[in-house]
Formats: sequence, C-alpha cells, structure tokens
Amino acid sequence: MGRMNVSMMRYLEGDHFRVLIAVEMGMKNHEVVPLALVSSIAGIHRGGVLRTLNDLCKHQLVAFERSKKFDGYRLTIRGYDYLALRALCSREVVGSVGNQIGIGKESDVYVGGDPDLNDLCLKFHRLGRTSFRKIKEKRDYHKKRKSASWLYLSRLAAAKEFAFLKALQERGFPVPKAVDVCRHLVVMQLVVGQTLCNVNHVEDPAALYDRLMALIVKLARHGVIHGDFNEFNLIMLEDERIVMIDFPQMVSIDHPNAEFYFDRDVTCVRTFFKRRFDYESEDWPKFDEIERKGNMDVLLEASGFTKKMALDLNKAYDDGNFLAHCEQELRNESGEKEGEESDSDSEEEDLKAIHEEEEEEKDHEEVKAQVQAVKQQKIVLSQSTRFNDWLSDATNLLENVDLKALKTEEGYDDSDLPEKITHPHGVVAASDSSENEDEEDEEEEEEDHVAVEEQVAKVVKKKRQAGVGARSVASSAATFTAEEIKRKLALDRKRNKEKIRLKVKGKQSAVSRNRKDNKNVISEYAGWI
Ligand SMILES: Nc1ncnc2c1ncn2[C@@H]1O[C@H](COP(=O)(O)OP(=O)(O)OP(=O)(O)O)[C@@H](O)[C@H]1O
Repeated sequence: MGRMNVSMMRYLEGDHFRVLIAVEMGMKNHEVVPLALVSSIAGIHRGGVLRTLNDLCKHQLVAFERSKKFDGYRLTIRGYDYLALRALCSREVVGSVGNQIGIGKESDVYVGGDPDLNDLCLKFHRLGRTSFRKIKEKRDYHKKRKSASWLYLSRLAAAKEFAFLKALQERGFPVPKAVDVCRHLVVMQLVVGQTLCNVNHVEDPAALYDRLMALIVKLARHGVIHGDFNEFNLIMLEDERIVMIDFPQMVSIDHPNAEFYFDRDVTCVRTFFKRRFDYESEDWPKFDEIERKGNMDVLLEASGFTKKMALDLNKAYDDGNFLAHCEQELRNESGEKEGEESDSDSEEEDLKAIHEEEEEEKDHEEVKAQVQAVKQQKIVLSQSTRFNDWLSDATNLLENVDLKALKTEEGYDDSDLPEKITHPHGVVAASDSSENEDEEDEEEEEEDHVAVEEQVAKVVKKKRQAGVGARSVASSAATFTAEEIKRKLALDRKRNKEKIRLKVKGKQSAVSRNRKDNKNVISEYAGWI
C-alpha cells in the first residue's frame, strides 16, 4: 500500500481541470470523448484543448483511445480522483493526502488531512475497478457504455455510503463522522483502531458478543439491515468500543430478502466468535422478534439516494462483477430477457439513440458544409471567368481605339502629352523623330517617367474641369455601357451582401445550437460536482 501521487495537482491550472471536467461530462454518453466535444463543452478553442489534453495524457489523468468510429479521450481513475480532490480542496474540506490504509474490493482508503492538518479518512470508491481493468479486452464485446458505468456506479456507492453514515450518526450509531462527499470520494473521520479480524484477544468476549448483537437489533429496529456485518467491517478502539464501517449492501427490513440478510449478519458474528475466541452463545436475535421503531430506510430514500440509484447499485453488487449494465445489454441482445427491461437499460437505449442521433446530425452537417463549399467555389469560379472575359474584351477594345479619331471626335488636344503617351507603344514616335538617339541613360529615363506622370495628371485634371472625363472615352470605345456596368456592380454588391447575411445567420444558429447542447449537458451534470 503506497501513497497517492498528488504532486501534480499543484502544477495543474484552471484550464486543465476545465478540460478534465469536460471529458467527464462527455463520458456520460460517449465511450471516448472526441476532441470537438471536449472543446465545445470546455468552451476553449481546439488548439488550446489539444495542448491541455496532451498535458493531461502525460500525467495519466486522461487516456487517448482509438475506437472504431472515432478517436477520443477517456477519464482515468487518477483523473477522476484529481477531480474529486480538487473540488474538496476548493471547499476547504481536504488539505492533504497521505498513505493508503485500506484496500478493499470496491475502494481504496487513504489517510488525509484537512487544511488545519487534522486527520481524515478518504475513501475512494472503485466499483468499476474490475470492469475498468478489463475494459480493453472486453471493448469490442461490450461495445459502448461500460466506461460510463464505472463512473456512475462509483459515484452511487459514495453517495449511498455518505447518506447512510449521516443517517446512522444522527441516530447515535457508532460510525465514523461523515464530513463530505464528492463524486466517488467520501471524506469521514479517521477511526484509530484495529479491524476485528486482526484482534486475537478481548477481555470479555461475551460482553462484546452481546454488544454486537444489540447493534444488529438496533439497526433492524430503525428499519435497516447492515448486510455485511462481519469482522472486516468492524473496527475496535483501544477501549474495546466498536465502530461500524462500510455499508454497501444495507437494505430495508421490508426488503424481500431481509430475513436472509439479517440471519447472515447474525451467523457471521457467531461463527467469528466461535472461531477466534472460542465463544458460543445459546442466545441470538431472530428476525421475527424485531419490533420496528424507526423508518430510517424511508428517510434515506427521501434524502436524495433514490430508488433508481439503489436499484442500479444493488444490481451491480448482486452481480458481483459490477458490469450489470453491460450484461443486461448483452442478455437483451441475445433475446433471453426481453420482457425484463429495467430503468438502466432504457437509459442505455436512450443514450444509444442520442449517440446515433448525434452522429447522424454530424454527418448531415458535414454533407451540408460540403455542398456549401462547392457552391461557394462555383460562385468564385464563375465570377473569375466573367471578370477574365470582361478583361480580355476590354483589352482588345482598348487596343483598337483610334486615338486620332477620338481626338477629333471629343475635341481632345494631345499637344500637352509627350510623345510616349500620344503613341502608347512608342514605335511610331521612335522611328519618326529620333533615329539617331539610340542610347538613353537611366537617369533620363527616370526623369521622363516622372514627367509623363505629371503630364497625365495634368491632362486628367484639365479634362475633368472641362466636363469631359475618361468616362466619355470609355463609352465611345467599350461594348459595355456605363449603365450596364453600374447595373452589374449593383447586382454583385447585392449578391455579396446576401452571401454575408446568409453566412452570419448560419454561423449564429450553429453557435446557439452548440451552446444549447452544452447547456443541457452541463445542467444534467449539475449534481455531480
Ligand atoms: N473511517 C475509517 N477509519 C480508519 N480506517 C478505515 C476507515 N474506513 C475504512 N478503513 C480501513 O480501510 C479498509 C477498507 O475499508 P472498507 O471495508 O470500507 O472498504 P471496502 O472496499 O468496502 O472493503 P471490502 O468490501 O473489501 O470489505 C478497512 O478494512 C479499514 O482498515
């Protein structure tokens, strides 16, 4: 029995726990939680979530798994322990975790301390431990669900233990003081003593025997039967007082098998005393003689530990291997127990349906997105070909423009312009005027260039002032009239506007839909934390 390694907790940040909680929530209806879902539940962008998940994987708080349909993350036992501890730390219930003092079939027990370093007992329920270890080899066989069942069952076991501890304590039974519960972790008073199985000698076995039998009867009078009343679940203090621990199978005396459980508790004590202390009594309590005086069983049901929860938990205990959910599922599949569908199975089916719906929806959305992308591409392509056509037409027309004709037609005086502009290709001017000037140095060229620019600016200004603009030039040369271009531009603008509007609308609805889904998941899990 070692120590729980909680050193990593001090290095984890808020985002780490946020992502851990997101994985925990996602595991309600996912065997492994896909990155996209973790990201949307946590409300952190994918890049950030991925980085955090890598950290968590490194510290074995989550595990990455590949399944047939998709890859994703699942919470590990360590991750679940960290979540519970973190919550209790922030409630200032737990301040430290120490050595392991007990290891049972269904739990790990550690010494802990509160922030003031007073001793505490931390009991981590591990109800799905068996199934969790075999999860890989059984994965294909059981398909979905079992990953959720160990979280669910461990949480139920903790809730039940806490509820019983409180109720028993209030009625004066010798049990450890219940401090708090979170997820699968129950915090209670640390009992300093020895379990009865380790006690070899007592001063007065008869007195101890009577006290134990009186305890069984007192429980029954209050309406409950321990169900596991044996030397392993009884701690003896130094002064030989007895403290009861561990009530996993506590049942009401109205339970159909109540008598069987009662007799089994009595027999356990008798057998132990005979074997260990060689003490046998002729006197032992009988179930028929019990007079009910309290209704703790009923009160417990009203305390939040519902019938449904008890049903699920008892079924898991009865089946022994804590895979009740999965086995029931299998039985249903093989048609053995078609008429006996329990609540948990209907929940399983609901979850399955939700899962399938989600996948369908996802597929649908993907197809939609693809269609949208193809449409968009087409529009862009059509726009670009239209533009290219228009550009080539315009270029051709421009080349055919007769500037001289234009000059006479428009009253255009090009005396202001240098030769290079008057003859755009420079061929005519070069051959006519200066055949001898073959070489021009770079400086001159540059000066010319600046001069040309200035001249152009001057001419344009002049034309504008005279009310004759470039538009009139274009109108005489292009096949597209100004009206047509205007109309086209207006149409394009309108289409673009519509496109933007549509896009925003779509985005908004997707965002609000995601938010709604996340809100539902979060509200469903409100009682977990
Ligand atoms: N409050 C406590 N104070 C001190 N020790 C405790 C306390 N609770 C449990 N333990 C120790 O932890 C051991 C395991 O506890 P417990 O019996 O509750 O676990 P379990 O998993 O239900 O065990 P199992 O089902 O195998 O009997 C006990 O035998 C006891 O030694």
